Amino acid sequence: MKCSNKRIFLPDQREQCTPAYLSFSTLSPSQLDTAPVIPEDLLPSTPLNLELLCKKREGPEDEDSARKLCDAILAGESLEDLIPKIVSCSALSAAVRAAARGHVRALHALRLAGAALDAADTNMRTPLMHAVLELGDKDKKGKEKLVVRLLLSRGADASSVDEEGNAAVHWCAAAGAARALVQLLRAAPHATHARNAHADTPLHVAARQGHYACVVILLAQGARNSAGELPADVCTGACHSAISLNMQMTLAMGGHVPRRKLLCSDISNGREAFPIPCVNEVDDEPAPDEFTYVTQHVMPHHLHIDDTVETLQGCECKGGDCSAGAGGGECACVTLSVRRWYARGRLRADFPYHDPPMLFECNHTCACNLKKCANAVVTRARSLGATFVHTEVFRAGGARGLLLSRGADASSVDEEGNAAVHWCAAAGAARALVQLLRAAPHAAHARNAHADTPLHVAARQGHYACVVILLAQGARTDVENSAGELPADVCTGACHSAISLNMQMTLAMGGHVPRRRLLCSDISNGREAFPIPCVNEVDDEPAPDEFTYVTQHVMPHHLHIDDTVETLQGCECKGGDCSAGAGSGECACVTLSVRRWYARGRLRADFPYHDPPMLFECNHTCACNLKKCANAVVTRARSLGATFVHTEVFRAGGARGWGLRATRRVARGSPVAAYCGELLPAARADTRAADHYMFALDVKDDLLEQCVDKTQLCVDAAVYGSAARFMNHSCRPNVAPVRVFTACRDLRLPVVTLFATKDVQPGDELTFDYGDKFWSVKSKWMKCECGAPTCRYPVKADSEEAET
Ligand SMILES: C[S@@+](CC[C@H](N)C(=O)[O-])C[C@H]1O[C@@H](n2cnc3c(N)ncnc32)[C@H](O)[C@@H]1O
Repeated sequence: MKCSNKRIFLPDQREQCTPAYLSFSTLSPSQLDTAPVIPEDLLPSTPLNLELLCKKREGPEDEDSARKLCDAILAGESLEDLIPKIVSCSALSAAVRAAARGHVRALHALRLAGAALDAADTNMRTPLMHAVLELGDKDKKGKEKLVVRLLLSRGADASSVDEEGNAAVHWCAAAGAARALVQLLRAAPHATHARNAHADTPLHVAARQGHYACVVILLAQGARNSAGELPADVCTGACHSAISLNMQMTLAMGGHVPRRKLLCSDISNGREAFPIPCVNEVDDEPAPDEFTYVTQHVMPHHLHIDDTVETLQGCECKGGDCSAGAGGGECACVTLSVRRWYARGRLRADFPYHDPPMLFECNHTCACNLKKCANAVVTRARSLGATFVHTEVFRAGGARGLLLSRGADASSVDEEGNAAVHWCAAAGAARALVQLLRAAPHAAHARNAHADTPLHVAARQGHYACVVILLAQGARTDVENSAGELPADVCTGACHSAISLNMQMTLAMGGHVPRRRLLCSDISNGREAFPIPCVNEVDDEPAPDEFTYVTQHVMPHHLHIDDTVETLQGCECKGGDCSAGAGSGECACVTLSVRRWYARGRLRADFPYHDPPMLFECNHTCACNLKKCANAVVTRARSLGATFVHTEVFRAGGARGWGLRATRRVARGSPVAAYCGELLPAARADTRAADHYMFALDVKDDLLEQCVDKTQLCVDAAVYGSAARFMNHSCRPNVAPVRVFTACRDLRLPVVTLFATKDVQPGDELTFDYGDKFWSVKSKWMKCECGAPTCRYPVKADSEEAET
């Protein structure tokens, strides 16, 4: 990708200085979503409210009016000329017409004008269906394809059905429009299983029409093949072979579908500190819902439980931590447990798990300090609920191999580099192979001393069942061994057909492999309190490893940063929590921030994210109690690292590369992450070859004047960086960067803190707006792929004409 030397910009401190560089929109994201503004370049005269005009339609509709309207918008006709065409045409028929004709820009204009792109015509067909209907064999028509993409990115409902119960995927399958089918299935994966009035699935339709590419795409997406007349019954030739092989693969895997389905994000219903997701990678069983989750016993009938102070027998280790062992004069509770069984918050190595003693922990009647007491391990853990570690409920399926269930390492290798899966593949032990791969999915890609994968081995030995199991597990067909042989080169017959078909399927999907692969369990390398997994559900790209994860800036060269006590100007709220607002006699730090912007550890609802003020938090020189200070939100969050919520790095696909998404809910106003990297003088940053991760900390001239050193600074997260470096741009973002000053008040060096601007749900990508300044330069080389309905740069600046 070609890039300029323009940087990502922070928002402007407009109250105190004249805007120059900064171009973060002064429109709030919600304004961007609702205002039906027609782009200037689409209309020659003053902005026109097409929505209102479309509503004014009166009298019978002229057959050609929709087409005329589209053509007129495209031709840039004047407002006076457009009005008569608009009033004689409904927005729906114009949208349908534009969709069928592949008029991308007309559709875009209608969408911005407020036309409902999901409205159906008299046959209950939506513009999306019309666009798909126009797609011919082999998906040749470029404009219609663009229309499908535009409609999907603007939120068109891919699962709407017409009067015959056909969804857009049925029409794609009928037309053999393979690429559009991939797009539709990405937008609505469940449409794979949609059934029309004849109970036909898209797989039936594609198979009947003999559209092989569509068949393999639907199979790869998990299309079912066991309803009434089977898809295999309605076809012959290549389609039939593909469907039959898929049936055999499903059988060989014992019905095991390795796709991970998240059935429920927290089976504890919010009762545990660590939510417990429920996933099923095995079958179609829904989440268990026949019980009520509790974190303490419920008593259906009265029971006399003795919880008197006398029975509790609290110890007398006044203010202590009860770390002394059992014996005279030592903690009474530890003595009750016979000896001290805990060390560093865990059971000691010699604890007799086979015949465990009863443990008596210190309790609320003890004289010790329960926060630090060494004999209150479960007592403290109980404050989290009933589950003290991160867990998930999963579908275990049938009985497991004894060894595997006892934790045997399925990925260990012998002296020739063969793992247990290689030996299974060699012996043709299909069932054991399934168990091994469940325990260690990555073993499917293991390579021995000859660079043979288990697929090479199984194929060479002609073990067909093992071959299909390995293929179903995502074993790669394009990996050469040290003799330069692909798995397909070392076999013949059924194994060869299975491997070749799989290669074709991968090609037909454009390399798109929808299986979730965990590439790394913590990309932060243990540096964050919440580990950050890296997953790829899109392609074969390995985890990014070209950078070193840091949670604070690194300085390649010495920089003069002013962190003197004088500049830090601590407040004088002795022992207090600084919760008073700004004003005389109130917390000096809050006053510096103009007003109190935090409430309950988050930014207040009225915080101006589109034009954020600088926030001055209390710091280590303040007189307040930093543990409870209401003005030390980021300061405290920073003790976790640079990422303050649960996230994962994922493959966003397309030009967006990697992205960062939340794996737990994040409330609006919460600090999400700090942008860390190499701290550079701006002049030096400009000389760096790549600018993908460059964040300009630009300070306005009048503020710069107040700094001891007047060098503007930049953060480059390319070589050293925190998770925020993975945040992509969106024109409809859910986080926004704010300058926060914590332990340093050099105005050039805020903590660039990304706050949630709306409630973020698990799975939502975390994105911020890079700003018009960034895109005004970048859009010459790339278009924005954020997919927001109000995307400001959906096409490259210099290719816009070509698109129409
Ligand atoms: C700070 S990085 C974001 C992380 C990056 N995607 C990665 O793979 O590491 C910024 C770069 O990501 C890409 N990018 C981010 N948002 C994008 C968008 N909405 N459309 C296209 N490319 C985007 C651009 O190449 C941009 O220069």
